[in-house]
Order: sequence, then structure tokens, then C-alpha cells
Amino acid sequence: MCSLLTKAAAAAAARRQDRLRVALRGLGEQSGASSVSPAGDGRPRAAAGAPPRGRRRYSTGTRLSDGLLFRQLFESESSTYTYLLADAVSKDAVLIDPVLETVDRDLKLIEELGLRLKTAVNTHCHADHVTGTGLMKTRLAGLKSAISKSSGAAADVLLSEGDRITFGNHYLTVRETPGHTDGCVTLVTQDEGVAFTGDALLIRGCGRTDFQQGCSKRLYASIQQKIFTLPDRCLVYPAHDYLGQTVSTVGEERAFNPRLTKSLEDFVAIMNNLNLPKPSKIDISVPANLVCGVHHV
Ligand SMILES: N[C@@H](CCC(=O)N[C@@H](CSS)C(=O)NCC(=O)O)C(=O)O
Repeated sequence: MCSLLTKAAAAAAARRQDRLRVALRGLGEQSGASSVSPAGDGRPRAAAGAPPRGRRRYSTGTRLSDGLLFRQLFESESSTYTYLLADAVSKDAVLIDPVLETVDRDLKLIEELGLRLKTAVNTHCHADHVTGTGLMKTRLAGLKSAISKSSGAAADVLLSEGDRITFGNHYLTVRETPGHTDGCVTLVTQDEGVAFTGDALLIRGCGRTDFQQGCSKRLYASIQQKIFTLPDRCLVYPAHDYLGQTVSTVGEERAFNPRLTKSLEDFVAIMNNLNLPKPSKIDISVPANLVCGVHHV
């Protein structure tokens, strides 16, 4: 009896491993996503191996496809990821979600890599930190800021569904993914191999919907229709992670995201009961980010 149970348990464990292997396929060397189990309310428990807050200073990089340079950078106070993408041949670059406090670090890296930063784009009007876009524009001649038209924020380029942000031979396509805010967008590489999901889809989570025009029904529809329709292999890079996770895939989130694997009704209930404290910098960040962060400089 005992050995039967052991065999059954071993078979179940093997099946779980197989499912995980399938979900992780496509992550390659970027696989830093830790396993996080859902709490009853759909919020992940703190990962045992998560680095202490304020200690992470890393940037990770890889070649996502031929001729595309990529760096994932981290700002530890707000747990924000900034992403640098560049055409390795022309050296034209795009920066996604720069943070005011890390502008010097980002500009130094851009200079060291010999890149020409064309566009600094915000995935939405952030509530938890001031964007670095405005300060960067004062330091780099010709740099254009970009944000969605629906955000209501000022920028050189106002983006809408289907627009392209071009850098050399590469481009990112804009998918509007409102719900966390009205103006949230997800930026997708031309081969649909990578999605920068901002605060719409987080790793094993999603953006909160309790302020700034947040709407859980809209967010659910955005993620199901605009992100989960991407290929399973598509890498997911969010604007934040609070547990040390760095990357996921669409397939993995479709299978294991504790909020998005639920029905719409259950998702709405989860989002209504998150009871998160207000971001500490919201009263400074939102007005500043509506004008590219510049009034704070
Ligand atoms: N403690 C932080 C704010 C944390 C937070 O609310 N994060 C947002 C994204 S930034 S507005 C969020 O959507 N979180 C979802 C979640 O489930 O945690 C601070 O004070 O700034």
C-alpha cells in the first residue's frame, strides 16, 4: 500500500515537473522566475529566496534575437524594471520606464554601449515613482518621450493601438491594455517573442485597480485579449516585481497566474479584496508624470 502511494506521489511529481518544463520552454538563460505559490486571495507569498529590498543592483542582458541588444535594469526603492533595447548595428535605442533616481546609471550605460537613445517610453502614468524621461530629455538632444494618448499625459509622441516605436531595424508594437490605468500599454517586439507588460500583467500577479481609473473588468479583458493571445513562448517582462522574479512567459502566466486563471467574477472579487496600502509617492508621482516628470527636476 505504502509503495503504491509512493509510486502515485512520484508519478504526480513527475507530471508536475513536465508541466513546469513545458511552461518554462522558451525562457532560455533568462529564467530567473522563482516559483511562487498563490495565497488564497491571489497574492503571491514572499519567496524564501527573494533578495532583501534595496540590495538588488543588477542588470541582466541577453540577445533576444539577432541584432537586438537587451538589458533589464532595476530600481530598488520602487521595485521598478527599466528596459533598454537597441539595434546592435545602427545603435539606435529605446528605453522603457526609466526612473528619475536611476537616470545617471541608465545614461552611463547607454554611453558605454555606444548607443543613441531615440525614445524613452512610459508604459503608463506611474503612481509609485517619478519617471526619468523628462530629466533625460534635458541631457540628451533629440530624445523623444512617448506615452499613450489615453494616459492624458504630455509627451513628444502620443501612442495608440498598433503604433510602432522603431529603433534601427527593430520595432515595438503598441497594444492598449487598460485596466490598471486608462492609458496602460503593452509593448511587443516584432517577432512577438517579448512583451513589456507594464503594470497590466505582473509575474504571477497583475496591476492593482483601485485608483487612477482602475477597473478590474477592463484589466481582465485586456490581459485575456491582448496579452494571452500572444504565443506561449513570448517572454513577459513587467514594470515591477516585488519578489525578485525577473521574467515569465505568456504560457506560464496563462497556466499559473493565480488571478488570471480565475473566472472574471472571481478575478473581480480578488481585486476588490487586495487591500493594498496606497503607494507612498502617489501624490507626487502622478502630477509629475502627467508632465513627463519634469516639474520635479
Ligand atoms: N508599496 C509600493 C506600491 C506597491 C503597489 O501598489 N504596486 C502597484 C504597482 S505600482 S502603482 C501594483 O499594482 N501592485 C499590485 C500588487 O498586487 O502588488 C509603494 O508604496 O510605492
